[in-house]
This record gives sequence, C-alpha cells and structure tokens, in this order.
Amino acid sequence: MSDILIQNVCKTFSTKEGEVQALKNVNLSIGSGDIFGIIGMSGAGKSTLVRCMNFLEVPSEGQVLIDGKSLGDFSEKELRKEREKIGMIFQHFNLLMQKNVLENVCFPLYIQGKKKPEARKKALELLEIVGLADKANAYPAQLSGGQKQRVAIARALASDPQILLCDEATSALDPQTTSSILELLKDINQKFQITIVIITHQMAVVREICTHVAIMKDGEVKEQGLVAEIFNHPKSQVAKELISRDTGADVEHVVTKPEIQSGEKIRIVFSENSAFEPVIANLVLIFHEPVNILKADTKNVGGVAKGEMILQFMKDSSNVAEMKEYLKEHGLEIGEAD
Ligand SMILES: Nc1ncnc2c1ncn2[C@@H]1O[C@H](COP(=O)(O)OP(=O)(O)OP(=O)(O)O)[C@@H](O)[C@H]1O
Repeated sequence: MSDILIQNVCKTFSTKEGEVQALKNVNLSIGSGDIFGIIGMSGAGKSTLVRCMNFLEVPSEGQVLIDGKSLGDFSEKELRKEREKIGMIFQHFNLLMQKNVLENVCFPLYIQGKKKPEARKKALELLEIVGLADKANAYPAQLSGGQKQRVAIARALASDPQILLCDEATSALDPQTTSSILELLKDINQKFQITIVIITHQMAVVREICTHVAIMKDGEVKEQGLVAEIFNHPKSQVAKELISRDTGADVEHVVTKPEIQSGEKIRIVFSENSAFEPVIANLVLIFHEPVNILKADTKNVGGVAKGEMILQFMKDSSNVAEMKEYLKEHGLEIGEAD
C-alpha cells in the first residue's frame, strides 16, 4: 500500500503558440488503499496530473511524494526503481500487437531481469486473476476491448505495484464491459491492497468504484473529498454539472433486487425552487435501489419543475429516511400518499 501527496504542483508547457498552464497549484492527498477518482472535462489537466504522479511528466513547480519521499529527489536510476511500484493502464491498452497475450504480460518481467520460465509462471498466474488464462496464446488483435484491458491490467500487475494509475481505462468500452473492468479493479484493490487512481470524464465510473474524488477544471482542483459527500452536497459548479450529466448510461449497474415489492409510498411536490434535473434518476443511481413511479404529473417550466409525483420505495428498504432527506435537499416537498 502506498500514499501519494501532491503539493503545490504546477505544470507549464511551452508551445509555438505560447505557454500552456496545464496544472495550477494542485494539492491532493491520496491515501493508502484508496480508489481515488480524478474527473474533469477534456483539457482539464487530468492526464498531465496523473503523469506527474510517476514523473513521466516532471512538474514545473511543487512536489510529488510517494510514501513521504519526494520523486524530485530521486536519481534517474532510483526513479526507474520507484516506477516499478507504480503500474499504469491506458484507454487504448498499449499492448504489443506482434506478441501474444502471455508475452505481453511477461514483458515487464523480462525488463526486470526475470528468466523466461519464472516470468511465464507469474504471467500465467496473473492471467488467471484477470480471467484470461485461456487466451494466453492469443494475439491482441483476436481479443475484445475488455479482454485487451484485462491483459493490460495483468501486465501492470506484473511488477507487484503498490499503486495503479488508470488513464481513461474504460472510456473505449461499452457500459457492460466497463462495469466488469471496474469490478476487476475493485477486486484487485481489495486483494492486493493497491492504491488505485482513476482518471475519467465519466461520473458514473467515479460513482461505481471510487472512494474519493477530485474534480478538475482548467488545470485546477475545484473540489475534492469523499464520493458520497460530493454526490450529496456538490459545491462547485463543475461538480453539479458533472453529476447532472450522469445518466447512468456509461456503466451498466446490476441491480440485485430488480423487483419492487410494495413498500412505503410518498407524494413529492415539485415546488418553486425545484430545478428540473433528473432528481429521481440520481436518487436511484446514488442509493443503488429502484423506486416505483406510480404517478407523475410534472412539467418543465423554464428549467423549474412543477407538479407532483407518487413514489414507492422497496419493501423493507433501509434507505427510506436517507432517500427522503435527499429529495428534500433537492428542493422537493414530501407528503403522505393515499
Ligand atoms: N505535451 C504537451 N505540450 C503542450 N501542451 C500540452 C501537453 N500536454 C498537455 N497539454 C495541454 O495541457 C492541457 C491539459 O491537458 P491534459 O491532457 O492533461 O488534459 P485532460 O484533462 O487529460 O484532457 P483529455 O480528457 O482530453 O485527455 C491541455 O490544454 C493540453 O492541450
């Protein structure tokens, strides 16, 4: 397990058109064993920040500390050694297309000086973990996107990393495959106690898997904290925007109890202050629990919701009080339904 501390990190690129300030005084604290999401729109500085975490990009100012040691103090040789502790996976997998799956996973082990039999044994164990032992002799071109990412994950695990950096690792995948890769990352986090940093532009990914999140815009961290806290009480405009765009379509969520047996019914009234955001959809996404809409009579009047709805919660739900609270916090009046 390792922790990462980003202190006052700035990164400026010089281009023909002038200077680009990709990171502006970024401060982050990523705890050991966290699954930490970094989210923002294109150009927010996410990739630059994650590349600073293993010094593939050297910050123009500030420090990156892994387990309290500043990467800036390391020699090139020490840095190479330190990087073995930090695995990385990418959106487009970056596999060696001329090598089969087994050899792709063996590659970092050969670089470490492992002999072929030892490397192959370990690579096969890793392929077992990612559920691809039967594809050891296949070539990347013969695999689906999800399978390619599993190979990339096995390869990243080959050097027994303590940190795994994932740069848009599910952006090229469909919702169902995204969900299975996120499950695998969660398992890996728990099984190997690896700290995972996930760069994404999809709030659904953060919601599904991350414990903590930092929200970036224009090279700055606008908001950071516990995922549940930010989903329930977003403060920055960018957090509110990202949450309201989260329709749940990016990740297939498997609801364990799809059938709603009749539980408590409530009437909710969209009052003057209710913004017409998908409050009910977000409620279901956040609490991972279906609700029945028994009656809906609402209209969008210039961005303000008007009307009422009758909702029914699941029988024996333990979340009813919190769900009602969530609805009230979003400007809805709650009453009893007949
Ligand atoms: N090597 C570079 N040279 C010049 N400018 C760069 C370089 N790398 C990144 N930038 C600029 O820095 C800013 C942040 O880029 P970065 O790739 O970190 O953002 P991002 O949030 O990861 O975006 P995306 O989701 O599109 O990958 C952008 O304006 C980008 O053009």
